Amino acid sequence: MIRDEVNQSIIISGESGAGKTETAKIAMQYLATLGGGSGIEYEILKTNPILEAFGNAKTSKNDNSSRFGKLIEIHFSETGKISGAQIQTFLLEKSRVVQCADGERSYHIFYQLCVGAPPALKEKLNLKSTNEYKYLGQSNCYSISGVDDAEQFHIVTEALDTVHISKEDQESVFAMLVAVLGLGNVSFTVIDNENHVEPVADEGLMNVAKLMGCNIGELKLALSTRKMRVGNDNIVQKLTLSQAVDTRDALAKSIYSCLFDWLVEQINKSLAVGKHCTGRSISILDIYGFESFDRNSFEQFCINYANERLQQHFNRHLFKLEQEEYIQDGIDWAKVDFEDNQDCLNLFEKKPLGLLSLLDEESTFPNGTDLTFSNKLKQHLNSNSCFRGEREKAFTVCHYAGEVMYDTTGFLEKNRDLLHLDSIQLLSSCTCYLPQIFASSMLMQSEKPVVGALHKSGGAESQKLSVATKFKGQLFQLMQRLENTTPHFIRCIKPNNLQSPGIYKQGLVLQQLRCCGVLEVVRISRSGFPTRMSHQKFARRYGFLLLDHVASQDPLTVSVAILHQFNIMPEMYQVGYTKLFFRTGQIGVLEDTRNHTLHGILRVQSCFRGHQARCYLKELRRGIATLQSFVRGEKTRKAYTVLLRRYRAAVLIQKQVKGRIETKKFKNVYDASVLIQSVIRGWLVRRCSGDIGLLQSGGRKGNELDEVLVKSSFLAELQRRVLKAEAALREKEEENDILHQRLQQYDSRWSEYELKMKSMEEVWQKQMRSLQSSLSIAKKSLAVDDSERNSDASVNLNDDRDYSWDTGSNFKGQDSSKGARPMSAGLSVISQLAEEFEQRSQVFGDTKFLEEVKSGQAEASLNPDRELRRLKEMFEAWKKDYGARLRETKVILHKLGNEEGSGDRLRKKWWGRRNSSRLN
Ligand SMILES: Nc1ncnc2c1ncn2[C@@H]1O[C@H](COP(=O)(O)OP(=O)(O)OP(=O)(O)O)[C@@H](O)[C@H]1O
Repeated sequence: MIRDEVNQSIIISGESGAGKTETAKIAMQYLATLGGGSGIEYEILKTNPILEAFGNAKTSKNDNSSRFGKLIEIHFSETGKISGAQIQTFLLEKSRVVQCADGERSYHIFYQLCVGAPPALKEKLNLKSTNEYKYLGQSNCYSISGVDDAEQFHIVTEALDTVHISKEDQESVFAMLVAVLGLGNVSFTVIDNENHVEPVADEGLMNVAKLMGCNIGELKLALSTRKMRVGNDNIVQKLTLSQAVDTRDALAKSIYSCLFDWLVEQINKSLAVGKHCTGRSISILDIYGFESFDRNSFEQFCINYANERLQQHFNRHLFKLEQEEYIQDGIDWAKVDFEDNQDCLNLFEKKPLGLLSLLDEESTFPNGTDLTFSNKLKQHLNSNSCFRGEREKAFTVCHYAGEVMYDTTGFLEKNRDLLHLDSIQLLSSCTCYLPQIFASSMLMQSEKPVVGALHKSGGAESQKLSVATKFKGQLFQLMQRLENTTPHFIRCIKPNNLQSPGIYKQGLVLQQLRCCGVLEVVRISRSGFPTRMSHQKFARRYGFLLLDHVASQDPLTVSVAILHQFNIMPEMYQVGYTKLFFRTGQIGVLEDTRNHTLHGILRVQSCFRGHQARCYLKELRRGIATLQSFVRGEKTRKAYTVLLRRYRAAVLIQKQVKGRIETKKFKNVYDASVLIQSVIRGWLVRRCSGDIGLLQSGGRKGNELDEVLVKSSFLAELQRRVLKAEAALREKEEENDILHQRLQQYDSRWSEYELKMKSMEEVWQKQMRSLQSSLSIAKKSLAVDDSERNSDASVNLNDDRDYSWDTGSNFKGQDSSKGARPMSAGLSVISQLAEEFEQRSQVFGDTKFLEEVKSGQAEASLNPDRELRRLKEMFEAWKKDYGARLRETKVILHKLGNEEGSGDRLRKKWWGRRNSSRLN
């Protein structure tokens, strides 16, 4: 399908019991395995138990015989995956619901429900055992050896769940099944002498009405009367027993048939998912196989007609079209003869004198009977080589698979398949939804345009297509669908008629092989060219396998080059005008090589892509890891910050709490201690005072000798302590006196020291003043001398040596004493300086007292360090000032010295000696 881009079909055929259904299931499983994956394949496979339960029954030829045809169309996506499915069913054998031959069974589901339904469901539906239902009991066969109906029921309910049929719907389905069985148990009583009947209103009938949700009166009327329209009047006709039984059975059959169709519809809804995505599908056709029983009825007539149609399809594709193609393409071939069933098919389908046309025609006649029908057949078809009239109501048809004799009894009734309008109205009046759905679908069918003959009866019957016409139409549709696909035929061959393994009946097998044309197929496969492919397609498909380059790109040249390269023998293929034709198996070699090569290419591609993908993955992983580390780092940091804050907060809180606890504890202990102390002290004081009071009271308590003794010792102790305290007090007082004395001493010394300082300061002040006055006198005298010297400069330079350095002004102008006066003034200044120096040396050198205070030997209310600092500062200031004055005096004396010669040198020596020894 994927390769050729053409939808495919698998047509499975063979006799009843040959294995068609099993083969179809195997094919479905195979496709599900190939194209599964979405889960829908599981649902598709689960449709098999449902359809088998409702559409299969035990026949004399097959314990699990399909009583309907089935075409399952599996839809695939572009990639070859199953995307959905659709099931079409053909002609369910509904007569089996009300009637089955000895040793056969009705549909499996009835038995499965009766045996396998859970007790609650049984009770709810008022379900009885199989042998209590007339429809099931008539063939006297209730079970199949090796089959567990209860287990099968379980499988079916599971499958119903899988295809999404709800539990409520399932219960409604089971209710309809019980209603069908219940209808079979409805009996009638004759109510008048014209043999008119009415249903017995027993428990069974009431249960049917309850299960269908209809009024019991209406049910009784629908089963025993028929409304008819005669002219303009509506009349109600009472039914005879046989008519009532037919009406009852028709209702039961219709309900079952509609139920089957409804189930298929529900399954299709469930499988429809995604099927319209693509147009690709593979259809599997499993239609009832060719049947030939001892007594063959209308069902076998339809089934064998369907098989004739399929055989024609088979012949057409494998022989007709094949050989036509050989001719068209102009190849050499040997013609193969085959058994064409076209004549038999014509016997069925020809108009107006074919089996189906005559059947429909006879069915439309109100007076037509099975006998008139068979006579008509014999009258019109006796000349047909495929037809042979038999005695009474029978006739024989020469099918491709063999001759089959049909008994026309019931043909017309079954072909008409009429359901009285009253019954449809009854169904539509039901409260349960399933009967309502059935009624509307029946009405819809009868409203469809009628093709072919119609049966009209009394005007009140529903008009609908005959069963044969409908079936024929369905088969045509089916063939059309199959024509658009590439067919694949599976021929099932039955090894024996005993349904037993290990028995191989050669004659039976050979007959089947002959009948279904397998021998001709083998012959044509050997002599013909079953595989063919257009030149273009062949070149496109296998061209890439060519090792050498072909100059021409023409498809035929490429195709021939391929054939040569692979050494395909000339007798194994034929080159047609448009196609290449191959004998069996030849294309397989090419296909294998192609698959091998493609596989290798895919492997290389997968390795390369794998490598690429791995590289990409690694890169992605690295990126992800980096991103993750960033994100995690960020998160961790944030978390850490929060934790740290919390931790700090916790520590703070702990600190506070612990602090408070400890403070509280301490306070408690402290308070307790104070309390204890106060209590003890109070107690001691009280006791002490009590003792003293006791002692004072004297003889009042003298009789307690011990107590007195204790108290007297206590008193003695107290006295001793008092004495001790007094001695200590005396000691302290003496000490105090000494300290007082020392303090006085220090005070006196301090006042002495202060006096000294004061006097020293006064002296110093005085000296300063005298020094300043003498200094100003000296300056003045010097100024007078200078002016005199300046005025006499032109006369006598020696006069310049005159100094006014003394304090007295009486020296001015006395020439005789000019040299002696400055000298005496200078000597007086020097002596003053020397005196000042002596005094100051005493003052600044006497720091003994302060040192004593500092070392603690003496006490005084002063800071020795501060006093010493102050003394030093004073010394420094004096030293500076004294130095300046000395330098000044020195300069003056130097001037004087220059005038006086050697006498001055003596003074200078003295000066220098005095300065160098003292000022340091
Ligand atoms: N491949 C198989 N392997 C083993 N047993 C098989 C196989 N095919 C069929 N059978 C047996 O044959 C029986 C009948 O097979 P199946 O129901 O498929 O026949 P059929 O051709 O569909 O018959 P009908 O036309 O009546 O439906 C099965 O129940 C099974 O026991």
